[in-house]
Amino acid sequence: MAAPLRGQQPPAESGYDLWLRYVGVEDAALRRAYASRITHLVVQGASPSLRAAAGELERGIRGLLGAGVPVEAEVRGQGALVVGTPASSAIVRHLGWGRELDALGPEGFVIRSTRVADRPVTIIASSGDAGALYGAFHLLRLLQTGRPIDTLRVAERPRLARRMLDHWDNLDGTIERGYAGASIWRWAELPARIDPRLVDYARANASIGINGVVLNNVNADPRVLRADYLAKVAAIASALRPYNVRVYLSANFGAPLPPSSTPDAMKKWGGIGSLPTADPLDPRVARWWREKADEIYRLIPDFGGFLVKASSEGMPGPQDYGRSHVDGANMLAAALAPHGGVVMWRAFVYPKNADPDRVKRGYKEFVPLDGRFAANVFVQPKNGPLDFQPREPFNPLFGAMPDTPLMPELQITQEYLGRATHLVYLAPMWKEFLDADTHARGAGSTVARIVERAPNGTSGMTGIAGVANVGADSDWTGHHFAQANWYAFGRLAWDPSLPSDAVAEEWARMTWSNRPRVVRTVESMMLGSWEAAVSDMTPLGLSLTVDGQHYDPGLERREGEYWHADSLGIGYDRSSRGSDYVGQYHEPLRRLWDEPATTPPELLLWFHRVSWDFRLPNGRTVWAELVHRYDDGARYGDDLLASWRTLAGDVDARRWREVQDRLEQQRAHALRWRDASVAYFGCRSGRTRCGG
Ligand SMILES: CO[C@H]1[C@H](O)[C@@H](O)[C@H](O)O[C@@H]1C(=O)O
Repeated sequence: MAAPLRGQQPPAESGYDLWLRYVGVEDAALRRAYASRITHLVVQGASPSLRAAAGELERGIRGLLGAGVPVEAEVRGQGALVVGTPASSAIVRHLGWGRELDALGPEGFVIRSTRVADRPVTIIASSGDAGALYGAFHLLRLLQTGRPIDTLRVAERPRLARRMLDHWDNLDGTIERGYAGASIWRWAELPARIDPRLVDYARANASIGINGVVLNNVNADPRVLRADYLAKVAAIASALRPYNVRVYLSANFGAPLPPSSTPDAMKKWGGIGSLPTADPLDPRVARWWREKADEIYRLIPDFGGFLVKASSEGMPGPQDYGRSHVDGANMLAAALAPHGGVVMWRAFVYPKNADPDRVKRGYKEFVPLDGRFAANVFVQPKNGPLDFQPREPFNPLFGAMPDTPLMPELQITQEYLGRATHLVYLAPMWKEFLDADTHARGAGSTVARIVERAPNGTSGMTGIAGVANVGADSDWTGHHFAQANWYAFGRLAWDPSLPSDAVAEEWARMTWSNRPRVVRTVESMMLGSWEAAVSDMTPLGLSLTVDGQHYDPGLERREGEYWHADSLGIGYDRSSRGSDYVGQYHEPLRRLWDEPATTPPELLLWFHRVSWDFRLPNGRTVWAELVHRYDDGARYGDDLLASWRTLAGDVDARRWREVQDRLEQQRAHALRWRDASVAYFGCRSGRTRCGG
């Protein structure tokens, strides 16, 4: 939102502190209650993660309670806050919770009010240092959100093992689909100088449980794998490591090839090697990758692995050599396996020859490969079959590859959702996806359940990824409310069953205020915002209504390709009478979504081409409903502004004004979307005059 910070102390009102603001607890009684429960800190153990936990608790408590608490080696009197693992702490060891902690795993933790030597204490314990760190952030969240801490009995463990943020950052500091300034990595200064900001980035991730980041764009510049860049990557890894965040890289499949002349050509045809081929079945190629992996792990022993966009949108891949995705992924997997690394192989492929209907192609390419990938390969489908549209049905690959670990890819950056201009809270969209019932093994086979359970023989292979919305702007995400999407992604990656309103409430309290009026208002602004955006841009299951920049309306651009609108009707026939995309779903979805009458109105035009007079369950015709939704969506802009105005005195002036500015832009932009869309469809349908 503002100019990038260059190492100076960020102003308190810049939004730099994200949800880790730690402002003083306003309610005096509550503050006293907290202060009596936390009189001193006892962190036993000196690992980097435990030190990070101690540092964060000190900082947080100082801010929240208005005064620091001493750090002691032992429990002294009442109110100790003890942090540790059975290995690091005699106190924790003597509690005898070992078996329970083991069951929660090294990232899980308990927080408990108990007694030690007859003194009331609060214990944060885990079987691993990372879990202790997560426990510290959890306790801080309880304080930040005004929860009682007198009788705590918390036990948490992440439902998914790899909780990933994927950056689409380029080596020149630009970010593909990034709307919050330049890349925070500052490649040019590395490895000599590591921006202190990276520690704050790591803290933010640790506070929500994110434990892996892909540093670079999937449209990968192969040079990131060169020795000079690997030294930079190692420097970043060292800054993130204490916070239990591992680094991963996007690998260009053509990396073993010789360099080519221009940066753009470099991505598509160039490499950093000297081999005449990148054919995955050529032993020289396999050896090249093995040696590359060995080199990486010498520098970064906990390197996570490779994310790969191959044979997709012009990127090189195994299909260039007549090989399959399995051949490509397994070759890389073999190079990483000795070191414990994984491959995340994207399923975002849509070769024209696979099918005339683009949304069918990923499934057709990947389903036949189920069960043939190596045990350390994830296949990574986007949440929907098309491309991060405001709303899509869940990608039918979920539920169709039972023998392959699937790691969904969500998009946190708002490529198709108003960039950093629009307030759109994405948790409800992700929940719709995670809670969607695929019926793969009968009712209740939700996407979340499929993703949470690693297939036989691939133990521990679970995860989820979100394309980051982080940049070097002082508020990180270009819109104060876009921080909520980073936050919500992390929380849902930790526990996909969390409700979106609970996550919004937490975030509102931590980021803005615990005053009930603020919490209520902020939460309600967030909760309706995604449906409003869908109504305003892609109502009733439309898709790709955008211009080439994916921001303004561009209806004429894709007409005919993703939906059809003429005097007879509107939509894309993907029923069994049309492209039969619906056949990629399990029963009963296949049957229900095959008929307009039993398709949810939200997806009607995705699956069907219907007449303008087709009646929806609410009695309106499609034409009337479209106009209604466009109008509703656009009006949300007014509601947001009206709500925000009521908070003028409750929120610091700078953040209030910056949000206000954005909301005004959003409102104007939403009206433009409505007017352009209604005029366009009015003309196509013959309902209104064209060009008027
Ligand atoms: C990284 O490239 C992106 C591209 O910018 C974007 O418009 C689209 O969403 O998908 C591609 C992908 O996901 O690979």
